[in-house]
Order: sequence, then structure tokens, then C-alpha cells
Amino acid sequence: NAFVATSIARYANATGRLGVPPAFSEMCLSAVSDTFRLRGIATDAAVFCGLGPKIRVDYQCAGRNTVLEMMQSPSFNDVIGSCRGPLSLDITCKTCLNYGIVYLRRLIGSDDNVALSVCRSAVFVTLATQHGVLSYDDILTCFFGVQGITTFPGTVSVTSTPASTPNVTVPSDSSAPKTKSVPLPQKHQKPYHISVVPGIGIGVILLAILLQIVLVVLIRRKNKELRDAELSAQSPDNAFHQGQSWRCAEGQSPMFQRYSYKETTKATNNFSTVIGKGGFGTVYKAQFSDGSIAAVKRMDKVSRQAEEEFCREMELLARLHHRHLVNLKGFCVERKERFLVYEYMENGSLKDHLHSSGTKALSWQTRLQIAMDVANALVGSLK
Ligand SMILES: Nc1ncnc2c1ncn2[C@@H]1O[C@H](COP(=O)(O)OP(=O)(O)OP(=O)(O)O)[C@@H](O)[C@H]1O
Repeated sequence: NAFVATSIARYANATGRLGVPPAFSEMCLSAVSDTFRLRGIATDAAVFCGLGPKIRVDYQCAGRNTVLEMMQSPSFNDVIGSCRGPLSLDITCKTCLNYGIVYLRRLIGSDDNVALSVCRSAVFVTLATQHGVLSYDDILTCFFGVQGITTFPGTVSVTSTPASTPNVTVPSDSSAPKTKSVPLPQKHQKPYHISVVPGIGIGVILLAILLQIVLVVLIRRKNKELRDAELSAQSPDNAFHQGQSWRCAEGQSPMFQRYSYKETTKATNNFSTVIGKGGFGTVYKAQFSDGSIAAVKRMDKVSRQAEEEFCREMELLARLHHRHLVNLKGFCVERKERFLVYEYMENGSLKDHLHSSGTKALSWQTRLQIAMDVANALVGSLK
């Protein structure tokens, strides 16, 4: 009904008539059926839309055939006045409809339901022609509870056949001009699914572009990694890292625990506690996740010599086990990082004790004992 009423409102807007004359009704009905088909509505819907098997395409109401006649009927101004408010609000819409019903009852009584229904559409069409005073979309929503069928404003000159909507041939009627401007409901004529398809398409394209960007970033990152690896393989120092030193560390690994860079960093609390510095590098205090305390020596610089030293220390301590020699617990070889992990000597270095003075100074007897222990350790290392 909303479709048909919309078409008739457009026609009324052009001609001032409340529907097409009988000679045009067949063309009009076939145009309505075409519209149904275009919008994917079952063609037999026409049966339900009309007042019986045929759709009413004229809204003659109690002898009134034109918008002007409707306007001139008593109390119609009251209807217009009550429908002036924002009809999108439920309360305003109800007031407008109530005024309409009161007006119709006065006009045709309350018994003739068919006439009531047709006149109700005639009221709608009449109101719909009141541009500037009333909002067409709001009236449509209020009267039929539907939205988006058409936007009424906007006009087009019409001269061709009714079948090729939206152009309409205006009947030769002395009271109506032959060619009129009829509002064109272009905006909302496309069925819903037609506007959804491009939306999905755009979504898919955007997703594809996004995936492509991610792919390019990943490829670039991988290429950079490969380039870096190639460069480091070409550098003389790194050739050593990749070759001899690595074999050295690998060779010893079964004897010592191998630590990862990550766990070493965590155990030293990101290398926060320095306990000494030697020729090889800096020594940090560390506590590993199993609770063991250790001294971690970190190789300061990457050089062939440092690498050899690292290797030698490992090889040596793998062979030497003496109660006067500090034990090597493990190592870490990762990228350019080299660590040796020793058991932690909580009393500090011999050097510190030998050179300390005051109450902490070592007695000569203790010094002698230490000298003998060191000599023992040396003998043990030479065996
Ligand atoms: N296992 C350890 N436990 C506690 N502190 C240590 C341990 N190993 C080293 N240190 C501390 O770190 C300092 C440096 O030790 P490191 O072995 O690197 O140097 P060095 O023996 O003095 O010299 P070089 O590196 O030439 O042998 C020591 O003086 C000591 O204070």
C-alpha cells in the first residue's frame, strides 16, 4: 500500500489528481507490478496490497477526485495543522492520525471500511503534496510505518510511458497540465541487496590490501634478517664466531649447562649488579630461576682474541677440577654475546683480601696457607 500510495502521491504532486483515470489504471498497475518485481517482491503481492484482487490506483474519496477538493473539505485544515509537528515522534504521529480519523468519520461515517481505507490514502496523498509545510518522509512513516521507500523532493520532467518508471505520461485532462515535473525518488529505489554487495566488495578489497601490506612488511623484515646474516658471515670476526669459537662452545657444551641469553639477562636483573671487572669483561652477580647464585662474566668486546680466551677458559675449566679452583657452571653463546657462569664466591677475590688492612687483614699463617693452596691448585692443573 505504501508503494502504491507513494506513486499516487507523486502523480498527485504532478497533476493535482488523487489517482490515475480509468484509462491509465492498467498501465499504472503494470508499472506497480514492475516495481514489485524490481524490488524482489512477489508479484501476487498486488492482491494483498489492494482492496481486493485489484490494486486501487485512484483514491476517490466521498466524491473528491483532486487534492484541491480534499483541501477544501471541512476541517481538513485541522488535519494539516495537527500533522505539522515532528511526525517522527510517536505522540505527534498519533495525534495526526487521530485528527485524520475524526475528519474521515465526519466525512463518510464509520461503517464503510473500504471507503475509510481509500479516504485514508487520499488524506495521505493530500498531505504528501504539502511541500514546505509537511515532511513527506515523516508522513509516509507515520501513515504506513515504513521508511526509505522514496524521497519525495526533487523533480524531473516527465513525458514518456508509465511502464518505464519513473517517467509518467500525464493524462489529457483540462484541469491538469500536460507535462509536469514529478519528484524522482532516485535515492532509495535500489533494493537493499544491491547496496550491500558493493559494501562487501569494498570490505574484501580493503582486507586484501591490508594482508598485502602485512605480507610486504614481513618479507622486508625477513630480507633484512637474511642480509644481516650474510654481512656477519662475511666479516672476519664473525667468520670466527660462526666457525671455530662456535665449535669450541659446542664441543664443551655437554660438560656445562647452557644458558640462554634471555635467562642470563633475567638472572642478572638486566646486568644491574656488577661485582668486578677483569681482562675478559665485566662480572655480574646473578640468581637463576632454580635459586642458585652465580657470577656471570660477560665478554666485553667481540674479537678473535676474546673469543679464543672464552674458548680457552671453557676448555681449561672443563679439565680442571680442584677444590681451590672456582667451578664453571655453564656458558651462554648467543648472537654476539658470550657469557661464562661460575659458582659464586661470596667472600670476594683473593686480591681484595691480600690488600685489605686493619682488622680484616690476613694473618701470616693464613697467607702461607693460601700460598700453599694456590701452589696445590697449580700442581693439580699441570697434572
Ligand atoms: N666466581 C666469582 N665469585 C665472586 N666474585 C667473582 C667471581 N669471579 C670473579 N669475581 C669478581 O670479579 C672480579 C673480576 O674477575 P675476573 O676473573 O674477570 O678477573 P681477574 O681474574 O681479576 O682478571 P683476568 O680476567 O685477567 O683473569 C674479581 O676480582 C672478583 O672480585
